[in-house]
Amino acid sequence: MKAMNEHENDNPEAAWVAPNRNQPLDARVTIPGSKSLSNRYLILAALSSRPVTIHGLLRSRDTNLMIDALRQLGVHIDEQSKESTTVRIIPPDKSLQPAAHNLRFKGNVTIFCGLAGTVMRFLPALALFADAPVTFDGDIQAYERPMKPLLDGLEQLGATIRFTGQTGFLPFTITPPQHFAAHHVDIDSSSSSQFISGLLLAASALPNGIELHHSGSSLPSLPHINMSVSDIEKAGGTVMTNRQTNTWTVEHRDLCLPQSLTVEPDLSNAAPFLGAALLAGGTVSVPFWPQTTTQPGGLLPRFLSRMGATVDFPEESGIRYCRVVSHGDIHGLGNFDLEAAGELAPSLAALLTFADSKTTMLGIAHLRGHETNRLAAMVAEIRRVGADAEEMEDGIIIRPVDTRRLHGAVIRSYHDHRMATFGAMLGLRIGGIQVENIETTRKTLPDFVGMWKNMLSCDPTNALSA
Ligand SMILES: O=C(O)C1=C[C@@H](OP(=O)(O)O)[C@@H](O)[C@H](O)C1
Ligand SMILES: C=C(OP(=O)(O)O)C(=O)O
Repeated sequence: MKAMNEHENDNPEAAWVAPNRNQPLDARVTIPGSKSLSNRYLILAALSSRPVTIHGLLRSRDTNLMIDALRQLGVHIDEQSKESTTVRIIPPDKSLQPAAHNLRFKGNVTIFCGLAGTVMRFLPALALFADAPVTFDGDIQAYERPMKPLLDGLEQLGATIRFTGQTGFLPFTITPPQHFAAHHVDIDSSSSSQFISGLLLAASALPNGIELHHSGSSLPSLPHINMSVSDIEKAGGTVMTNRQTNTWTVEHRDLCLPQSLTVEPDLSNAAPFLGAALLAGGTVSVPFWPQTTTQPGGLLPRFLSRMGATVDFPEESGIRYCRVVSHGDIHGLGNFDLEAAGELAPSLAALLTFADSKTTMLGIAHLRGHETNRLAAMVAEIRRVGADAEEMEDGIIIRPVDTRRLHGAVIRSYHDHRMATFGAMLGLRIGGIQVENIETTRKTLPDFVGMWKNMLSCDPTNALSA
């Protein structure tokens, strides 16, 4: 069994010294492609009936794991190099398979998911169309991430699941169904939207499609489910959403993504950089900011302006920027419902640690099942620097403290890319911050340290003219 954290290094001596900043920024930061869009396009390309070229693909641990996994399942992927952001996906030719079986992927393989939610929750449904059982494994820390609702859904479709560790968690083996049992599936997706996305993304290939019902009391990250729906439709699929009954109906279709498509920048990964303008003061701009987006990071400009920043979207040479300007004042957000965009929580928490009033972040209980228990992690690390936070059932409270109480510390990153960037953000305002295992940022950013350094170098050629 392969279970390891290949980028992890817990040696505190190797902690990264986070740069402190006492003069305003004036920087332009190009953000690599969206993790969520990249991994959805890869899945949908693998299910398409002709080759697809993806431009601007994120190349980071999570997307490389997806590429490796698809190759194991028999998908051909052409790339110039391991870093290349343009890749061509040649799906298996399903016309060579017996139509009745709808088999297209190679089984008898072990897929390694790392700590990537989009890999461990999107790929299992492809095992329905494999010619033999498929085993899923991941980092030891991934063994704690919820999986059961997705696997319940696959069982309802006729698959058999055998757990080799703890029931309901990685690692497990999926044996594809002899025939597809039903098209009504009922799951509780309140611990992650990715269970619904994972089933929807594969559902067009099911002979009868799917009628997927969510029976839980809450549903996090709705924009990510809408992103899945929109991307399936981009590939020619048909999804009917009924929010009243929490039901998604997907019809059987041969999917076909456009032959060429480009991934938007990762707007959630823009948060530490745009947030830096509020921490250090000054201006930070991110190019290629989309006019409309399905990414929950599209909410970020609104959140930053509620905190007191000035945000606009200037265009230069046909490129649209998100520009954030701040004098360094940060306002608290009071009762702040973040259910739709929980992945922004660590970056927003880093900013709100310095706010002038209290924030109660709500609707984020499911963050306990993210890369780490993020509620506990955020509270522990905010307290570690002398600030004040408290964990609640459904979120966290961050209260203002006298800034003279804040002090340096080694921030723990818990193998969580967003806790590592959270630490870097604290370091801009508090002297003496170090971040343990900064390399964990490679989960979704290939070179966070280099990007952070460049932003702080404030090279005027970097700056967007006002
Ligand atoms: O579908 C996706 O691409 C994602 C969905 C969300 O998961 P949860 O619903 O588990 O929060 C989000 O936090 C994650 O970063 C990416
Ligand atoms: C929750 C996250 O990731 P994952 O896709 O692994 O769930 C995240 O990136 O904040």
